[in-house]
Amino acid sequence: MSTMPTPLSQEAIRTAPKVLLHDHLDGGLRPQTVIELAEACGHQGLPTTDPVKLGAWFRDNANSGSLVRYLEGFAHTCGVMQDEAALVRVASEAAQDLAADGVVYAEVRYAPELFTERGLSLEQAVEAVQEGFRQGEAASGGRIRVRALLCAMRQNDDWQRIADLVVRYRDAGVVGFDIAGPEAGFPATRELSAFEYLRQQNAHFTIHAGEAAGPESIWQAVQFCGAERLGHGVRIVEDIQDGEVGHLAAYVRDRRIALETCPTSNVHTGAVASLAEHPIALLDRLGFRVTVNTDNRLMSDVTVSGEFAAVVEQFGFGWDDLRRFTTNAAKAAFLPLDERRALIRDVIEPGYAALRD
Ligand SMILES: O=c1[nH]cnc2c1ncn2[C@@H]1O[C@H](CO)[C@@H](O)[C@H]1O
Ligand SMILES: [Zn+2]
Repeated sequence: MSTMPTPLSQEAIRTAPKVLLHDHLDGGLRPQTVIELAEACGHQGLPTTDPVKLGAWFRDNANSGSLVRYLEGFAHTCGVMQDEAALVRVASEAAQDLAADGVVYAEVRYAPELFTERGLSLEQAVEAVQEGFRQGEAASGGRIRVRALLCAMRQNDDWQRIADLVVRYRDAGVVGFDIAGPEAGFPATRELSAFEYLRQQNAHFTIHAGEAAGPESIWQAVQFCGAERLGHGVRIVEDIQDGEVGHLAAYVRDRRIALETCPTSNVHTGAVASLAEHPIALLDRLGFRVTVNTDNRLMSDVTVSGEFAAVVEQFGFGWDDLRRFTTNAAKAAFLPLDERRALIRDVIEPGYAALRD
């Protein structure tokens, strides 16, 4: 057996097993697929029909410094995701693209209410996406397992209906709930009864918080709603001064509430000023359950291995750090305990044992 260190190239990182907790289905289409689906369904107004230029357009639009502007690009992806065939294709391609990037387990999220503009029911949307994930898993030779999280949009009033769907489809591959969309002005406490219902049903949920709003939003998500994980959560760092951890940050750390950080997206939306100023290394050093995610692979032009490589380059992380982020994600996954243990023992540990600093 070789004891030579494996260089931390993006190509080597791609071969390592990875777990992805925060990835939006409608933020991860292939540019070419957007173009073909727009043509097929008559979606108007794409800025270009050249796939390379379209990819660049999404990235420029995302890199706006504002979450609200960042979210504008989704009109073009949701616009082409309004029939079952499109949803099956997009979900299948997402599973295949993630598998090709070395992701072994992914929770991919989307808001079913955004796919009902042309008459699909919420149930038809969920079932089509599930069908796509199953097809994509099969096409990837079983190298990846994909589960779904259903988002309610913060600015709409469908939270209870989406929470109901999560419970109804819990045995069909839907493992949790989330709220997404504009954080500022739409607090998670707007409809506490949806979260009470989910808790009473023993259902899992994460909440986007600490991205476009500060610790108060995280406090509401954790202490009023009961979030088990935080989408982004990076602004928890505002409750830490000169290494002194405030009561809220201590609670998040002590309860092992996972932070689903998304480094490039966090820069694009202005949640952090630059990658160099991203708090991931500080939070990791302080013992928070940090995970590394994509958020929107199309919008931000990222992959999981690319995000790993970016934080390796910026902060000097090594293989042991990447294994810890991956294990953190596996521990925080909304999977049954036995499946999480098997993922860590049978896939992550042997995968990283072969990769050494
Ligand atoms: O970083 C984010 N913060 C908040 N909302 C987001 C983010 N990325 C995507 N979405 C929103 O989630 C919806 C469902 O997938 C997307 O349509 C988008 O509006
Ligand atoms: Zn997100």
